[in-house]
Amino acid sequence: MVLYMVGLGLGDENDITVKGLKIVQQCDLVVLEAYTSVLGIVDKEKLEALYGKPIVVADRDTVETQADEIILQNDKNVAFLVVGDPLCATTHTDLWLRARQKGIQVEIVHNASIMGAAASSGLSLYNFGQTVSIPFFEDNWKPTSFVPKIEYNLQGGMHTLCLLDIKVKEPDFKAMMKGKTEYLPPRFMSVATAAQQLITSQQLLLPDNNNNNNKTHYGTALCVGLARMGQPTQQIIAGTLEELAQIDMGTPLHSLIICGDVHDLEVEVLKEFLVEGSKYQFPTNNSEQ
Ligand SMILES: C[S@@+](CC[C@H](N)C(=O)[O-])C[C@H]1O[C@@H](n2cnc3c(N)ncnc32)[C@H](O)[C@@H]1O
Repeated sequence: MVLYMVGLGLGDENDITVKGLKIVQQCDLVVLEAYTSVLGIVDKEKLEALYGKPIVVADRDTVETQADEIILQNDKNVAFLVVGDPLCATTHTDLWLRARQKGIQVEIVHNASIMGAAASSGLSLYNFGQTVSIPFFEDNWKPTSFVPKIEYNLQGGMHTLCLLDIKVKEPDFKAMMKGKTEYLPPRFMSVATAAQQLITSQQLLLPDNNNNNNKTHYGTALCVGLARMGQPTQQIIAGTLEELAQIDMGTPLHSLIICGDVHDLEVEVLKEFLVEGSKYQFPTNNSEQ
């Protein structure tokens, strides 16, 4: 039997590939992973109508602790649906490994990912460095481990794609103290929050950010906010971190790019997305690609 990891793409239910749809329709069990992304404008019912069969929605707990009973079944063909691409910017390699260890054949059906959609900004995918994740800051917890990675990318002239935190099924500790099991409403980090957290991180970690070596300090870099990529309401806005921290880019999901060295062609496209009245000045003498 086979575990099919099927990418759903970034748009709506129609973004599944023909190959993916045919596989889903012949599978015995269809599981939708619902914690690393949200599918743009589609809901479970629409998917069920399209596939003609019921879907089991799996949260992080199901995938991480109950996969053996629910997903990794030796006697069934299972379609594990992932928004975007099943192996891009997600932790599903672990599921792939566990299936292989149980002797289950795994097949991947790729689809569009935020990692490719980032190119809609005009920035060449060839010029990106390590991708980072930015977690929500809490009152007493402000992790900044993404900062050295951004700085490393910048030193090499590379752009950084920042994926922004998603919190679903977050335990409500106040309710827990009263003996109740309740969850907080889902939270999706916006470009504005990410930009603000990056500014805060710089203040926390880079006290010398007034020196002249701007190349290694992302505070002066051009940044690009991406919202709902692949969907009809997709938005791309470029500006400084301070400018993006003031802009509401609407409903989730959002990502942020910190630009490294920008080449002539990239500049021409980025200018199209620059927020009106931006203080950002493009370099006048761009190097060759
Ligand atoms: C763990 S990654 C999952 C990526 C997904 N498997 C893919 O291949 O695109 C989730 C993060 O990607 C980003 N993201 C996913 N879809 C997006 C979209 N349509 N527009 C903007 N950002 C998106 C968000 O930052 C989100 O928190």
